[in-house]
Amino acid sequence: MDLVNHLTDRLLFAVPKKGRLHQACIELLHGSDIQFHRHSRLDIALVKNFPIALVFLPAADIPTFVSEGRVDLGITGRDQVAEYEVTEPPTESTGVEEVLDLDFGRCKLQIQVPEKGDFQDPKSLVGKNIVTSFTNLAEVYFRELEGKKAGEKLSTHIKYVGGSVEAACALGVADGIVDLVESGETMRAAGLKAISTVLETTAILIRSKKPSNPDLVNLIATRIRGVITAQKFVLCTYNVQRSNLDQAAKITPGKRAPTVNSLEEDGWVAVSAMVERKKIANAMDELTAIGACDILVTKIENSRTI
Ligand SMILES: Nc1ncnc2c1ncn2[C@@H]1O[C@H](COP(=O)(O)OP(=O)(O)OP(=O)(O)O)[C@@H](O)[C@H]1O
Ligand SMILES: O=P(O)(O)OC[C@H]1O[C@H](OP(=O)(O)OP(=O)(O)O)[C@H](O)[C@@H]1O
Repeated sequence: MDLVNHLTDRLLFAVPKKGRLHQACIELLHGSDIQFHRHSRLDIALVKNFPIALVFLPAADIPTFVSEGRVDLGITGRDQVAEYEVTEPPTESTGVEEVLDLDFGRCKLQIQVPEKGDFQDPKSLVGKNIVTSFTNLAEVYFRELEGKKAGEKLSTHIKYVGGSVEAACALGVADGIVDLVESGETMRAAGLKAISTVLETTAILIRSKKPSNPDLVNLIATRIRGVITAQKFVLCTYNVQRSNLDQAAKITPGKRAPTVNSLEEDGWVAVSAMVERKKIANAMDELTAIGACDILVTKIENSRTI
């Protein structure tokens, strides 16, 4: 099939082709019922049920394609957008717009040094060798630390590597590194510790300034938002005495307000409300403490909420 000729009139949607964000993106597309089949080794896949083509690109390259309007929509890390924008600030016609925080790919870009070394705070790294995949953000960070103006030469040496950044200190290439930390396992295994945070990041849905089909962009964003909200919330239902309803409503206020139905039994009501997944265990404890019973928690498959 001549894929390139099938791209005209299709909205282009960039997805990380590998790495930490790839699998979560594939699950998000499936959850949003964006149907596609990716032939092995091809970095383009046509979507069957929408005039969309998915393009699988390195997460670091996605801001470039979206900003220049070559691709309409994309998913990448906020860190990648920040790194790109240091050298390519938005103009009237270029730049990326954040549509949605996707709530996965959460990690921190941190300054790291050998656990038992001479460098204990970021200032001690001024004039030393720093290795990172985020050279622009590292430069901004050390420029501020050195008190240098834009254009002035830095005394800190910042070098680029594309991966396995954590090995740079042990290999004698770096005194410190700037790298992503999620669980901290990689950092600890490499005998490093974090001494400062450059930025915190999550995966985001981004769009170009003038997408080819804005209505379709909005529809896709709505679908993805529905899946993300469904993952973030659970539905909690329970019975409680009407006299305790005010307290119960404070524990489970819902997105707008809890749904309350009267029960056949006098003085009792049935309540249902969306609750953030991370807060549900505490909410159940608190509901039990005020005498709520038959507390049930259900997974939400999909949603449309505002
Ligand atoms: N440990 C992590 N936990 C959560 N998110 C991460 C983690 N590492 C990276 N990310 C996010 O994923 C993005 C892509 O990073 P990753 O290292 O997976 O990309 P890659 O270099 O394309 O892949 P690979 O490392 O497999 O070559 C990062 O910019 C960041 O937003
Ligand atoms: O704090 P942790 O949970 O250990 O995660 C952090 C690691 O994850 C990323 O690398 P990745 O494993 O994706 O490979 P890479 O080093 O080749 O980029 C990042 O660059 C760190 O090395």
